Amino acid sequence: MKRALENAASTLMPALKRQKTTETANRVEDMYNKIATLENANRAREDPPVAQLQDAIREARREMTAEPGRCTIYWMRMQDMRVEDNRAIAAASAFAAAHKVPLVVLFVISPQDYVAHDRGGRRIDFMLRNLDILKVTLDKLDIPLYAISHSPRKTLPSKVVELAESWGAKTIYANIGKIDQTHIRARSHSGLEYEIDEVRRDLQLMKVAKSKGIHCDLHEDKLVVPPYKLSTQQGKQFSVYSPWLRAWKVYLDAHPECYAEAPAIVANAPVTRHNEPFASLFDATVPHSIPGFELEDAEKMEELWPAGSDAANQILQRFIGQKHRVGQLDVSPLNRGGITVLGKGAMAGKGKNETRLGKYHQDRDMADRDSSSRISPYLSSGVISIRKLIRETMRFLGVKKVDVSKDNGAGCWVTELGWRDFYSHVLAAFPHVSMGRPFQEKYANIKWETDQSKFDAWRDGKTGYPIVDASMRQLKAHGWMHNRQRMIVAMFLTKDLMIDWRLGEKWFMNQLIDGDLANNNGGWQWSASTGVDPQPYFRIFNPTLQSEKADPSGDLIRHFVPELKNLKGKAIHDPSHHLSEADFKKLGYPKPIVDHKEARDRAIRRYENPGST
Ligand SMILES: Cc1cc2nc3c(=O)[nH]c(=O)nc-3n(C[C@H](O)[C@H](O)[C@H](O)COP(=O)(O)OP(=O)(O)OC[C@H]3O[C@@H](n4cnc5c(N)ncnc54)[C@H](O)[C@@H]3O)c2cc1C
Repeated sequence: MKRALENAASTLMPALKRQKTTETANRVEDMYNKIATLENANRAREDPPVAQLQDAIREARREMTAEPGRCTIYWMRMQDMRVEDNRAIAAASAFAAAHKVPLVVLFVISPQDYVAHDRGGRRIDFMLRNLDILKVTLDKLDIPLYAISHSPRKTLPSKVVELAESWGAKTIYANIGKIDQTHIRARSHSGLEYEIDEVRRDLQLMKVAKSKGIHCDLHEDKLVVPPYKLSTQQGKQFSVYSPWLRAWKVYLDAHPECYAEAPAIVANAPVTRHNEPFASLFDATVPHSIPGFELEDAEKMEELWPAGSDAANQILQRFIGQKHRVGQLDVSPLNRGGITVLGKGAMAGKGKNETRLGKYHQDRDMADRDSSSRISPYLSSGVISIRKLIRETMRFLGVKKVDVSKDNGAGCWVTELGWRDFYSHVLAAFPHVSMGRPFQEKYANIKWETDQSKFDAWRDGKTGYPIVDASMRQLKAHGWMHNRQRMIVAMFLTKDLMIDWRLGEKWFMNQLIDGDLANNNGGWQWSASTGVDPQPYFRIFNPTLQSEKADPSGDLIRHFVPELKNLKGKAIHDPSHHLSEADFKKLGYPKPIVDHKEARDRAIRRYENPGST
């Protein structure tokens, strides 16, 4: 634990002990357990596990023998939950068909992983709902989807290999899991620490499989451009977005295969249903919930975020072809009644500049309407392919090369999709950021506040800043919020309340239906000014001004903060300063828990001199 813990805990722990608030103490302790020591972080940085995995995959492909065995396995993970345009399942299916053996789809539910990665019920429920649909889709192709639950997480590779052996498989295909080097420290009885992470787990899978004569073929599928393909002129990994984006564009122009569609999969022979050991796999069911991840609002979530690739494709087509609507705050992106101005399949046409995609460059920061695609839950779970989104923008624009110009809606949207690649590249090249450490080590020493009641006010949407409160309440109600809202609340927690960004990152992960380690970490470190290409620490959002820009109609606030539903004009953004004391009191709404100007000065002081108060 040594230095990192000493640095951070020196400020937080004593205060927490005094407060004796076990909830916070647990949360904080859990968070600090995930902060790697500087030594470990440096070690990972010098020899990044993702690069090791890429080498291992290349070597395994060179050694690959075409021994078919009795079946081929595709191990589906929680971020590639689709059949169409999925590289690993396409490769597995082609191999199985060429060797006339059945394809078996395996899904391992790993509750310990979900706990380790702070997953909440929403993301897990969405995963199970998608699994249900996939089971039916695959069943129609006589392909069994076998979902099992397994723990402990560290024996997962052996379990998968054991299953492969029992089914007589000689090949396992998978898409590389999360690019995630999270260090989970656990203390064994002997007091030793051990570390587990998912990239190293894939390396372990390849090793165990090889020792049993089973070939593992892992594919890059999550991103448009895989990590380590882009570098600066000095041969270094990028840490600034704009030059990275230029390099991304050059690479895409030269490598159109990056966004090419993966081939469709082939059905198994119908006899697969009758032959053991496969026949019984068809009977295995998908659980409805996982202990510890039950959802109270499961029905609402199902209504808001319908599962499956069909839903994802419809959401995409509406974004491409329909106008934005106000009053779309508590409804599914598939809510009826949208005005279609561009029919499906249309490439160009009159309505093109009127659709949500066509106007994205102008409207994208408006949080009071459906200005963005709301595709993130589907992308994070891999229910839709990122390559498809790129292809659709090209079709929309009628161009042959990927457009990344910010002066048109589709090009601008591609630059946002680019952030998703960028943050994953960062995670691969600078593993320490997913090990609980700031990208900029100089900020490891920042002094954070420890007031539990302030964190709770933020979490529960009771800060007295309407845009923050509306957003945090929306997060609780929908498991999602608009990008601008995420930036506002993250900046508020870290700069106005001066509370450790890692606590916010953890809470988001727990609540979000689109929780994605790379994007979440990137977003939090950007907001806290500790990350790559961050918001400079002295540029601190004024929550009231941000509110006026992001929610000009005030609809967002009125919807999620009913105490303010009768307010109009500027008062909706800052009621305590616009109403008389008596009128304000009648609202039953809290006064601002912090003075923005004072908080801003404190933040600048502490960032200027990390460690000072
Ligand atoms: C503090 C913070 C935490 C975040 N946590 C997550 C998270 O856990 N999961 C997640 O998917 N996104 C996260 N984001 C990024 C972004 O807010 C969401 O991707 C976006 O709001 C999703 O809405 P949308 O699909 O309508 O986006 P659109 O604007 O339609 O964009 C399309 C897609 O591009 C990608 N994208 C857009 N903006 C960003 C961005 N700034 N960074 C990375 N990718 C982006 C997403 O995959 C998104 O679905 C976070 C941002 C911040 C500031």
